[in-house]
Amino acid sequence: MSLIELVKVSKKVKGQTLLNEVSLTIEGGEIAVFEGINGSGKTLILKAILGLIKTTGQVKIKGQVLKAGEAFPVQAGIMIESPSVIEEFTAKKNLALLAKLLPSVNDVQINQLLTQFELPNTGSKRVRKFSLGMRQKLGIAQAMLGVSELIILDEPTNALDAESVDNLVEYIHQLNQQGSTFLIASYDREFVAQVATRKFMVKAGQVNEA
Ligand SMILES: Nc1ncnc2c1ncn2[C@@H]1O[C@H](COP(=O)(O)OP(=O)(O)OP(=O)(O)O)[C@@H](O)[C@H]1O
Repeated sequence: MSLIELVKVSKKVKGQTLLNEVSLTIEGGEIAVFEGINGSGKTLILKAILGLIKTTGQVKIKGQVLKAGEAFPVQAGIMIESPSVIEEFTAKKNLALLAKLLPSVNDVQINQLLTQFELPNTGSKRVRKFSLGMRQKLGIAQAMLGVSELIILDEPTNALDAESVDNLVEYIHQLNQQGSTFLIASYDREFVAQVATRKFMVKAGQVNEA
């Protein structure tokens, strides 16, 4: 059974078709990337898969039709649009707070993530004083905390320097080997070439496998 199945998923707003009968399947273990220009519908597809927007058609997770108001059926780590962080906390405190909501996350994993994303040297600095790239790394670390079955990253390389992108690529592969399936929206071709096991082209709300 596929981890994710979309059957003719459409989204219309005020007569405008934003997603147009999107049908696709994604198996567990894949690193599926949605590519496409700005405004093509990449973020909307991620939101539709998570049940964060109302759509027509069906979204199935492990064969179970996603219904409004019901809990998402698998543990998912999510970074969509700007990272949600508490500005007055440090990077470590933000991760520790989130860890309380997840099963079996310990200090070791938090420290490993801080090191992987070069955040330990932010020490006692509060997030409100972080640069754009530092915020982005914290958002990614939050999504990767707990090694969720599904990890969703929207434009993860935004604001990252080349070395940080390399670290991200390495960590995505590491977690994928530990069993995480990734859904990623990105227009960064170099990054996509390094991570994607499947590619989907998004164009004006339509999705085709590339
Ligand atoms: N709530 C909404 N109401 C009306 N239009 C919307 C809404 N959300 C998104 N859109 C429109 O849907 C289209 C697709 O948006 P989406 O955010 O999915 O693009 P994207 O491919 O992720 O773009 P980017 O690369 O810029 O992040 C855009 O034209 C956007 O303006």
